[in-house]
Amino acid sequence: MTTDAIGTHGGAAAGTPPPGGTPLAELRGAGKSYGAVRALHDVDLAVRPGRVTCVLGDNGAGKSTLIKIVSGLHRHTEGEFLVDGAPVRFRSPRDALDRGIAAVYQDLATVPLMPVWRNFFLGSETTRGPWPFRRLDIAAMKRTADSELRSMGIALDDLEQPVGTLSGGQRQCVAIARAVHFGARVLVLDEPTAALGVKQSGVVLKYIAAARDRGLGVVLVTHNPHHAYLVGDHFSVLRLGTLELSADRSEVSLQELTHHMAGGAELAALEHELAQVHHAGAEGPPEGDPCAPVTTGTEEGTP
Ligand SMILES: Nc1ncnc2c1ncn2[C@@H]1O[C@H](COP(=O)(O)OP(=O)(O)OP(=O)(O)O)[C@@H](O)[C@H]1O
Repeated sequence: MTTDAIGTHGGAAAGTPPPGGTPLAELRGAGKSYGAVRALHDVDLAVRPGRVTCVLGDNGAGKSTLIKIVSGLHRHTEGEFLVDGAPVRFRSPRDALDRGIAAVYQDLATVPLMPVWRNFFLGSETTRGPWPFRRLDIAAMKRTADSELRSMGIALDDLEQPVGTLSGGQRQCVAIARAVHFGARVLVLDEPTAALGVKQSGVVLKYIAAARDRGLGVVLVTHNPHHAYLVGDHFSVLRLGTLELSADRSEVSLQELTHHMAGGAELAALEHELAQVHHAGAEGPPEGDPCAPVTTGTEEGTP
């Protein structure tokens, strides 16, 4: 399967205006400083149900800082963060989860040697029987994990297999299905395709689209404009902590998005400089050129 063949984008059709109403989660002029380092400044972002909001940017652009604010790991130091229209200041990811905001990080919080079904319920195990005879309801957990994974279109041969034996893509999918099952309304995905090949990336993008089609608001953080464009409804490009671009799908082409990601203006300047170097190379080094061959006084015959 190639990513081009996935056809995952089925949310807001190109040309349709963004849906109105109160966003599930929203940043308004938000920012974050770590001591003297201003990692994020004056950022607006709206997460809406049934839409994928992509956050793109180069290394150090502020993507992690943004999703850490949304998922309750860090507190913003400027602007506002609203959930269902009301300002919030989460103290921990637990607070965010309680409001339906779940984050799936690259280093998934799974136990590799535990079976898939056990990982699916990790920290939220189903029990049965009255105290003090309460025990894990293994059969119910297996049944639920199986039906939830299937309803997301994830077919695993054996739920008893250790999660560590799954591919990276499958593990991401299990984590997404898990967040959906436990009531996430907003799914925050940190570079879910970063370590994956084309085929596995396609599988993960398909489940992102499935979560979106279930009505979740998805925040997809990625370096990859091609992946973003396959599923994205809105694109926010960060550059040195500020929003360089915030555009709906109908307002930006893949080519433009790629150009912004690559640092369009900088690339143009570099191209210009390279052209000059090339031109100069043909004519010999210009005066004062640091790359010009070094001549010594001795060679010139001076004492
Ligand atoms: N805990 C921290 N303390 C101080 N500075 C930080 C901290 N976390 C991030 N920064 C700085 O904030 C800026 C934005 O970093 P951030 O990790 O949010 O970027 P990013 O877009 O996620 O980058 P990457 O793709 O490399 O992970 C960087 O200059 C980084 O050095």
